[in-house]
Amino acid sequence: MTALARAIEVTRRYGEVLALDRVSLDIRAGELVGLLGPNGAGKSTLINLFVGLRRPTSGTVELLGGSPQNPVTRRGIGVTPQETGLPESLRVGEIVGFVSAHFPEHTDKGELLDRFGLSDLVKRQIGGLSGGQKRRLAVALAFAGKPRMVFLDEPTTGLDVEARRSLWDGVRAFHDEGGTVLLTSHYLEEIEALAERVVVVGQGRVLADDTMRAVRDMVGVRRVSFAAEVVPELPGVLGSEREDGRINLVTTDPDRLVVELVRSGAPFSGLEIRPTTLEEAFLAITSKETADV
Ligand SMILES: Nc1ncnc2c1ncn2[C@@H]1O[C@H](COP(=O)(O)OP(=O)(O)OP(=O)(O)O)[C@@H](O)[C@H]1O
Repeated sequence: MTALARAIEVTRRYGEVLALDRVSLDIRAGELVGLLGPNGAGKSTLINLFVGLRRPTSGTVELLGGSPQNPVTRRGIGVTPQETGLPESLRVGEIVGFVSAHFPEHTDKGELLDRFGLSDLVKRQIGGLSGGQKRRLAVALAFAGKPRMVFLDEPTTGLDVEARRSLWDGVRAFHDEGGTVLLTSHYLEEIEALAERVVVVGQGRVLADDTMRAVRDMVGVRRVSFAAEVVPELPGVLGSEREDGRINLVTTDPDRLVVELVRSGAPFSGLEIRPTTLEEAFLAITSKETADV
């Protein structure tokens, strides 16, 4: 399958901040990929590199087989950034016409508005739309130029459940017709509803790149934490680290791990078991730093 967007060993710095650290990623034709990660993980930076808004500090970014800096290449994509500002005095129908006119081919206006639940608002001025309606319009505009690929950065932030579902339907319809999508989200639920492949990013690195099912299984991991000098070999430990005199073990089976810990007879205190966030789970599992436990 052809890669429509490609990052090869891409690093991006903003002064002292290392936003992306040697990221390699291929988005192939027809894929719907979810980019999941906490605030500051580097998701928007990656999207901005793919769509040519920024350049990498090192490494290579390719878009539709060419350079994202080339405006002709960019005609083949649609983008909704995290924040958008649309002219308040234009009507919904007018802005769709205006954006569409920039592309050699465009999606039928009625069909586009219908897809994103905006048909009743065609004559409404943008200034008179609710926040959720504006967001849906901003996302719909990414599809106006019959793109081969769309990039959606946090498309449903601020939307209520119904508006979110309507937007998801629009994205799915595009994908069902063969369109390629890369979207970012903080919400596992959103990625789960749409994407088959999920790329988890944290601290500028790709922590996991797998099917939704595999990532979901990883989310079930727990952190077993206690204070101890030495820890015996224990079963089912996916990752471990030592922090302030405590040992943190990541496992899918905390009950068994605790039973084996007690059985081992090794002294310990302050036992805690808690769920991990997605980022914690992946950072722990992929951490090179296994500490001397
Ligand atoms: N223009 C900039 N100048 C300085 N630092 C920046 C700039 N843009 C991003 N950063 C930093 O780069 C890192 C990655 O930011 P980025 O916006 O890509 O993350 P994100 O995963 O999209 O986060 P969010 O979910 O909050 O949007 C953060 O530490 C951020 O503060």
